[in-house]
Amino acid sequence: MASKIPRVVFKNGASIPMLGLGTWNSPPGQVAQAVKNAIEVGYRYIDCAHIYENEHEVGEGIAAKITHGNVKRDELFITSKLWNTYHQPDKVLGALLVTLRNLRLEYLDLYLIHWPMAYREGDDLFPLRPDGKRVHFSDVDYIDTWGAMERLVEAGLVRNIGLSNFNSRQVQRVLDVAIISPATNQIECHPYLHQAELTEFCHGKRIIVTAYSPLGSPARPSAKQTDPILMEDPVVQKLALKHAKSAAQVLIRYQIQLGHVVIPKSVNRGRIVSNADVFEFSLDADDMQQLAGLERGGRTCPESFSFGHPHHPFEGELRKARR
Ligand SMILES: NC(=O)C1=CN([C@@H]2O[C@H](COP(=O)(O)OP(=O)(O)OC[C@H]3O[C@@H](n4cnc5c(N)ncnc54)[C@H](OP(=O)(O)O)[C@@H]3O)[C@@H](O)[C@H]2O)C=CC1
Ligand SMILES: O=C1CO[C@H](CO)[C@@H](O)[C@@H]1O
Repeated sequence: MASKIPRVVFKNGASIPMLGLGTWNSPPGQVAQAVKNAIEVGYRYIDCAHIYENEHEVGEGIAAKITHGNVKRDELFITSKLWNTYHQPDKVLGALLVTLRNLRLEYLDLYLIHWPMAYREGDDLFPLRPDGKRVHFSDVDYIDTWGAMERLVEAGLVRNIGLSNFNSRQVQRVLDVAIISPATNQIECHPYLHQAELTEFCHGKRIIVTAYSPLGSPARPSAKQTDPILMEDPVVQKLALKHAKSAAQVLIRYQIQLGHVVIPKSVNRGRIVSNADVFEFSLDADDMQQLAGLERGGRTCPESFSFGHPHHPFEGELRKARR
């Protein structure tokens, strides 16, 4: 079945579907089926990561759909992310090979550096200090990691490479040394956290913004603990009523109209279907403005285990907001 999901073009001419399926917190026993459901209804982009510890099952879902002839490998767009304990340049290839084995793939369409901070290398994905609150840092610079990512493209193991959770200064440092420019910066993005300056910066450099937690990640508290649930916000609810759509559809459509790629997560078939049914209505200029007015610095993914790390991308901003 052909997919109705439009694609956007990276600076290098490759393209990515504007909507993909998130898989963080998609539990074992459910995620393979979620991936199969998503592919059946036209999703082609699946967003994965080693740290989600479910790539093995995601791979099962992908393999089943390819084997049954529902989709061809080259119609899919599979993204994964290099975890923080594998930033040392000589660890990057090994980390990718584990991901490829788990996903049962020969190549990835996109591989991202998940965070700019490196953690102490080893088998423990969160190597905690004795206080149990913060991780052991490693002093690898993400610039050196980027060089190793470029070599994966040269080796034909990944088609595109990019960043995730990098601030604009960090993106610029990568651009300053890059032979291959980052295709995307995957960042938290929704009406409570627009990241307006960072998205403008990325667009200026022809780096596509991928919006994660576009529904405000309702199952988790925000970093400030005091933000309301985005999908229950009266403005979002009013616009849902106006367009006879769900709150989730309004929020997903909003990211698309901002020109972002968007990756809502669900393991529920009905929601997987409805979250992709966002290409036959539009928000008008007034709707867009109302959603833009909801900004409140409502970050849900602060990676607070690594506060104090010299490469933490937004610790300063969070501390200022808490004062
Ligand atoms: N690069 C990074 O650092 C990060 C990347 N990500 C990526 O982005 C993806 C999405 O972000 P995530 O934080 O998961 O949060 P989302 O904003 O996508 O919200 C997901 C939650 O919303 C629920 N949900 C989904 N659709 C609907 C709907 N139509 N109505 C009501 N509830 C709904 C889901 O439950 P249910 O499954 O039961 O439907 C789940 O609890 C992640 O899964 C991951 O792939 C996320 C965080 C960080
Ligand atoms: O994508 C993400 C979700 O899980 C991770 C760790 O638990 C986060 O660090 C990350 O940003």
